[in-house]
Amino acid sequence: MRMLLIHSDYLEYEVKDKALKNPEPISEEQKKGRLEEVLAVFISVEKVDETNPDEVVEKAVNEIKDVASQVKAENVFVYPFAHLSSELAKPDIALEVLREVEEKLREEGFNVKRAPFGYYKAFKLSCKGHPLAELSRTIVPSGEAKAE
Ligand SMILES: NCC(=O)N[C@H]1[C@@H](O)[C@H](n2cnc3c(N)ncnc32)O[C@@H]1CO
Repeated sequence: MRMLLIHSDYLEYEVKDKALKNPEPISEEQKKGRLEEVLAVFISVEKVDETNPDEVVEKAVNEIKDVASQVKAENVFVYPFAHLSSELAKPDIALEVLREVEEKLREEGFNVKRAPFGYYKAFKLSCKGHPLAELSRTIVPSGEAKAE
């Protein structure tokens, strides 16, 4: 899994078109979303994650918790983003992983939104620009060497 974490004044998105034949079903309300004072987490779920999705979810949540506490963010935006890796996991696995990351963060007490999966979306982001505002993390299941 590859994550790009951007501490932002706000992140807002608007669904445009389907990017998959069968994107995640969404309500009218989910076609637009916005959070203020947010840790935006752009996530590419990778093929290697398919060997142990539960472990990758746990590691991702721990990394996000760690960054959120450093930047003092209580709002987290989980954003499916297929552009951080050339070895993507299958969509059904990726969606399941992202749903679990969202759920576990909520269980940890964060105010969490997740952008819809399988769509092209317009988005606006206002990065805060402090030294910890732009971070990336690479997560792999244990026992898997990560090719750089
Ligand atoms: N910017 C727009 C976009 O990325 N759209 C992506 C994601 O929403 C989602 N998606 C598919 N596979 C994955 C994956 N392995 N990891 C994360 N998202 C995925 O499906 C869309 C087309 O790839």
